[in-house]
Amino acid sequence: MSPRPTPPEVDRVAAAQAAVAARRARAAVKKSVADRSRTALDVAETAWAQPHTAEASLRVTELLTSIPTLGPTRVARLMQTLAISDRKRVGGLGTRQRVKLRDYLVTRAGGEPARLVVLAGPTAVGKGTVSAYIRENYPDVLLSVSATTRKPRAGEIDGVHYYFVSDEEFDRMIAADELLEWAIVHNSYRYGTPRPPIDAALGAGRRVLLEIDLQGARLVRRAMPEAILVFLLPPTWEELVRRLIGRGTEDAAEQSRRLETAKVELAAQDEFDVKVVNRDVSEAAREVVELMAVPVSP
Ligand SMILES: Nc1nc2c(ncn2[C@@H]2O[C@H](COP(=O)(O)OP(=O)(O)O)[C@@H](O)[C@H]2O)c(=O)[nH]1
Ligand SMILES: Nc1ncnc2c1ncn2[C@@H]1O[C@H](COP(=O)(O)OP(=O)(O)O)[C@@H](O)[C@H]1O
Repeated sequence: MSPRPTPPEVDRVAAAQAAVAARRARAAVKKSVADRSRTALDVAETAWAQPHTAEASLRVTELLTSIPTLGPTRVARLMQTLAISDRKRVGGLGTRQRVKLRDYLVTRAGGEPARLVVLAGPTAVGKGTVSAYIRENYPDVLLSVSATTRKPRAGEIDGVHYYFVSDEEFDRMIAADELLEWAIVHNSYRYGTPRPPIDAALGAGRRVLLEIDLQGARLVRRAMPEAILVFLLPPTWEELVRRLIGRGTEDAAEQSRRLETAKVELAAQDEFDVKVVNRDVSEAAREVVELMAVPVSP
């Protein structure tokens, strides 16, 4: 017969059993928080894709309280952090609120919110200018350097503004699956986003900005649905024309061709998550970088 455990041993066994039970309970809560957050994310995505559904008319507070551990007090605090008023319904959220809520739910679901922002917009709206401002003033943001088959312009540096490559090298990059996306732009040259630096930066938790054309933005959306797509708008059409002519890099025929393309591009603005008007360069840059802010965790 084995000796009966003495009282201190009984205590130790009970304590160990309690610790195991507590660990299991915590794991179960964590899993259920992750599962319910994933469900809440699906509901929100449905609401944003289909505005006339029951999902769209759900209040944000109801959506959030469906997640275990989020009681009324934490939800109230969270709503303040997300800058969403209490009565808002999921379908009625503005784009920035959607981005914030989506980031929050992705994080709670155990995922990594993408810190990848795609900046697109019509020719001469100021994409290059805003990107350059971000490169200079927010050095922790990785500005992706595209590969292109076009020739460098005066002042452009290989590896800084673009990787200037031959047609053969571009073919090789496509075949080796080294490009996240690529497109023929303005019916002439090929442009593509090298994938390895982006994967490395995102893996290290860095924020990444892509300045690419509309076709590229659509391809990134397909490859990385969690990316945030930003459409840069001119204050007015007349100002866009002024900027294109003022830049003076295209002749008159090319300018009118680009303005025709710009009309088509402007018509696609509603496909984007967020629209930013480029009135003032530093202000537009700040708005873009703010979309990359690390998500809240109340
Ligand atoms: N899809 C795609 N488009 C790109 C990429 N890099 C640049 N672009 C776009 O190519 C277009 C032409 O760029 P560029 O030759 O610098 O001339 P720009 O039109 O005067 O800015 C711009 O609309 C860029 O946004 C890329 O990697 N992929
Ligand atoms: N906020 C702004 N206000 C006034 N001019 C601007 C602004 N942003 C850009 N520009 C000017 O507009 C022209 C086109 O900008 P650019 O960055 O080359 O456009 P994109 O890269 O979209 O083709 C440039 O001459 C640039 O200096």
